[in-house]
Amino acid sequence: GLGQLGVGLAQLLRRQYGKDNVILSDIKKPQPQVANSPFVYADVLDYKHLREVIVNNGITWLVHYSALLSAVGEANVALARKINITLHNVFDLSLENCLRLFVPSTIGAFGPSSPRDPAPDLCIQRPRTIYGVSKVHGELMGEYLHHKYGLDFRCLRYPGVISVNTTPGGGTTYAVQIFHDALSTGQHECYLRPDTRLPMMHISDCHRATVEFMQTSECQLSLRTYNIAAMSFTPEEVAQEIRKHLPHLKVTYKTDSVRQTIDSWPVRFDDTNARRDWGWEPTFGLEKLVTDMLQSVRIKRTNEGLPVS
Ligand SMILES: NC(=O)C1=CN([C@@H]2O[C@H](COP(=O)(O)OP(=O)(O)OC[C@H]3O[C@@H](n4cnc5c(N)ncnc54)[C@H](O)[C@@H]3O)[C@@H](O)[C@H]2O)C=CC1
Ligand SMILES: CC(=O)[C@H](N)C(=O)O
Repeated sequence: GLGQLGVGLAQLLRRQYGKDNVILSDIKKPQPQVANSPFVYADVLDYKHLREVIVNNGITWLVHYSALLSAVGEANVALARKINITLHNVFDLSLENCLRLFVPSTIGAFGPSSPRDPAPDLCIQRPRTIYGVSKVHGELMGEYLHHKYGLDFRCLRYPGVISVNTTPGGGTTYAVQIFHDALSTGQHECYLRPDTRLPMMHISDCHRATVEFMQTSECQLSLRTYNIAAMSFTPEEVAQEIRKHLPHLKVTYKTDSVRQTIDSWPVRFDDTNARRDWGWEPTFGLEKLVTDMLQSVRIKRTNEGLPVS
């Protein structure tokens, strides 16, 4: 829970359900701002200890965020396979303890043979990264256990998520780093080609979608795995939008062959089913995202004593 997405989701859930009713867990030490709220050490590979945490704390909902993301996973396939597929622990414990279970998937769960513009919820999925393969495995296992044993499994396929916190794990993180570079050196070296179009989402839309989806009554769900969309852009387009605020921004392109394999990810998501079944609607488009990110990154860098131009 201490990665890019977990802390913010816990904050949103705590506002609705009370601070003590949401427990964050991870294998690393919590940041100071998290340290005053419930936190437990939990390694998802340790079945017995996970069971102890669930039983001792009367857990009812499990949000399973731990994973190795695309680029980090590709750099360490054995570890990605271990962490991302040991999701079985979480499935078994959810069934054993009648938990409801949310596990995110990703645009990376699609591959070169999938329809890309747009990618529907149900289509061919033959991803070519260990990250994508493990996420498809999670989607299918969760749906299987739902149909066979009634597990309340829920899964959203997130686009690349944009927030002030940069995480090194993903193929889409250029779209976070570019804001920091624009506000510091004014120069960004992008590891993707300028025309690589990908679905993206502001973190607040991602958190809100997750909570709204978790709160939807089961009878409204026609699927267990839904695409959610907000916007799609290329590195060149986001740079152009940033230049409306910071005209001096220079972007150079040095393609990284591993990350550029995300060429096979969808260009756009079709999220018609999420909109119809549980009322999903994004609030951030590219223009609003860029304005918000420049403001938030400026505040963060200033507070941390980092250079801001
Ligand atoms: N950030 C994004 O753009 C997207 C994220 N997602 C999914 O959302 C979820 C959360 O993503 P992020 O927060 O961005 O990931 P992240 O890489 O920032 O955080 C993952 C967390 O998992 C923890 N972890 C690693 N091994 C562990 C273990 N053995 N036991 C317990 N915790 C362990 C790490 O310490 C880290 O804090 C992931 O499942 C990811 O696939 C899906 C699509 C987009
Ligand atoms: C889209 C994702 O799942 C993530 N941001 C990544 O690039 O790996």
